[in-house]
Amino acid sequence: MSGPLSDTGHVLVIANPTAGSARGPLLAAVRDACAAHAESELHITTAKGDATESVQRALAERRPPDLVVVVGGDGTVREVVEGMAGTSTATLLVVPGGTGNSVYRMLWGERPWAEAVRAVFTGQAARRRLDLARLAETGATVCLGACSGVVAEALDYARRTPLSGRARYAKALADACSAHKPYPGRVTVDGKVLFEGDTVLANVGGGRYRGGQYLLLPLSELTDGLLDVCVVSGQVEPERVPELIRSGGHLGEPGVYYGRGSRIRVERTDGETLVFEHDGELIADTAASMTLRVAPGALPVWADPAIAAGPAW
Ligand SMILES: Nc1ncnc2c1ncn2[C@@H]1O[C@H](COP(=O)(O)OP(=O)(O)OP(=O)(O)O)[C@@H](O)[C@H]1O
Repeated sequence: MSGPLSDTGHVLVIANPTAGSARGPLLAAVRDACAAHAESELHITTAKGDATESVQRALAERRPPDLVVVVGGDGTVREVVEGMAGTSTATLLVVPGGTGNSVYRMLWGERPWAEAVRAVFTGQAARRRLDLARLAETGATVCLGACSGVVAEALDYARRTPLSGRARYAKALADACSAHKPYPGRVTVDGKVLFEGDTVLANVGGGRYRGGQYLLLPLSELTDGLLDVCVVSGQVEPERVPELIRSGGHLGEPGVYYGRGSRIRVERTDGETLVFEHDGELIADTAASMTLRVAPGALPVWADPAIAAGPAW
């Protein structure tokens, strides 16, 4: 555990009011919870990309924040992380205000957000340097993880379902799995081929959970300086995928491959473009291959000490 955030600390709360569950009362409650301990400023985003610019601007000020609190889902967290990456003056606290909220679950499990805020201000939280990744083809910072195949395809189905919360992704993944045709692919870890053949998905991270509920990378350590990758091959019936990955039980299945390394390349081998997402956002201009490189310990974050093992700093 690390010491509490100083009483004289300065907090920037950045909230996306369009994220799945970031309604007005939540935003006000988070601001008030922070203001009870430190000088706090609330910035409500006005458009996609605003969170990155706002945090960069705040960090460049004469009195930058010590704590950046993001209220939103995984896409908003990624935008804030993009603005913070490479700085070490502020630490990030995530408050779940989105749909899947996988980054929050990765750092705090199922604890209510108010407990997380209290833990930071009372010295009960752990400050960790989280590993991130960079996507070589776009230069983007990846926080939660990236996935090809059926998980990326599910994002399109999610847009069309009226459900909210995790149920939205559960329905979207089930629909995507029923329609899925495995693609010819290859996954390379630090220059060595982990798998080549028909592929249902190749997930790289980062975060253990996707869609807030699928334990795709159960072995991932958040601060080990490496990326994990899991490939579900076409040997696994796509319709079985949601049930298998919900519990992490896919790891024992024939046709599932798991690796760990610094540089992971996910390819489609028939020349077609790869369907690919990271942090819950589909990439529009994908090539036939996407490469992730680890950025070890690139982001200072607050986390539950029991969840994010690793050296305090
Ligand atoms: N004010 C805004 N207006 C419109 N879009 C915004 C605004 N602020 C942020 N965004 C965009 O909203 C998108 C969705 O937000 P986010 O991913 O946080 O929520 P979600 O999809 O409900 O949650 P999750 O990713 O956890 O499932 C992000 O890509 C972000 O860039």
